[in-house]
Amino acid sequence: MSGTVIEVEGLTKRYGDNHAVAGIDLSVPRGEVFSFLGPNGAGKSTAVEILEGFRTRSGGDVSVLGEDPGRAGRVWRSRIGIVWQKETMVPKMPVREVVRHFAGYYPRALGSDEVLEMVGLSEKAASLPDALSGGQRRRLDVALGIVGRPELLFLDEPTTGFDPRARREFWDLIQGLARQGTTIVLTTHYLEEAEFLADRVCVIANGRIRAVDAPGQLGGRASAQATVSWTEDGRRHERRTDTPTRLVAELSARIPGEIPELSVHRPTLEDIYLDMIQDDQAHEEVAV
Ligand SMILES: Nc1ncnc2c1ncn2[C@@H]1O[C@H](COP(=O)(O)OP(=O)(O)OP(=O)(O)O)[C@@H](O)[C@H]1O
Repeated sequence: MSGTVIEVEGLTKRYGDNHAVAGIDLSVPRGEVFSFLGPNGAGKSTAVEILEGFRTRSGGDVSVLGEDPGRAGRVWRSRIGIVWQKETMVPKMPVREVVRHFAGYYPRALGSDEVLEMVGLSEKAASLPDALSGGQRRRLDVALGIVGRPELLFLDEPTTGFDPRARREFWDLIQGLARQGTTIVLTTHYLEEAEFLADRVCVIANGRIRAVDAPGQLGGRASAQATVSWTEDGRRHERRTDTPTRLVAELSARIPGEIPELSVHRPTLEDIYLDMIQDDQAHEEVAV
């Protein structure tokens, strides 16, 4: 199935005088990995919880899987998977039973052993949730998010506490789900996670969208100047240029052998993101 999974127009949410979401428009096609980035308090969770149907909105139009999340029923909910920022409350029973218990809520759930295998928890199938490490507990949350074969999966800071190998395995799992057509909305503070997983990232600050683009294109990143640095005649040199290849060729012609301490640096997603957030904060301060 193709089409648009999430359509948002003019979404707002106020808490008293606080405009937590101040008018956002979004469109997420089926099968996309879409990531929200933004500083603490930017409005990400508020926006996502409105999409999930767990928070009311103050204004705007929202359609998720063809329905208004504020009014959708159980069948709609069974098509959605959620990994919350906080630990999912689970009964005190072995991990395999916990997964089986949650599977019972969905019409076409995966088998519990299959899910545990997918999240790398097979060895802990007989353990109680309390006996899992922080990262393993988080994997159980992920298992509960995907057990219903969701068409749309929300992941709110899913890899907090994962060791580097577990994080990489989790990324592979998410890529696999996306390849099979699952649409994924990821909220993360790990920029390398967004860069690895997301087709598009959406930077939110102060309740407004600052930019939406592919991670490699965000904020003109692809065409941003490179910084070339090297050591010559015992001194460190640094130059910003649109044509780093030409500069390196010139250096190579001038300096015999390897160019000492040569590096070519283009802005990372983090560089671009931090600039964007800083700009935004500066604007807010001027506006106040
Ligand atoms: N239930 C609530 N009542 C009042 N204000 C709230 C409530 N929930 C959130 N807010 C406020 O709305 C704003 C946005 O909060 P939100 O939780 O959406 O941010 P966030 O981008 O998800 O932050 P984080 O990265 O810290 O999770 C903040 O100013 C927050 O204090």
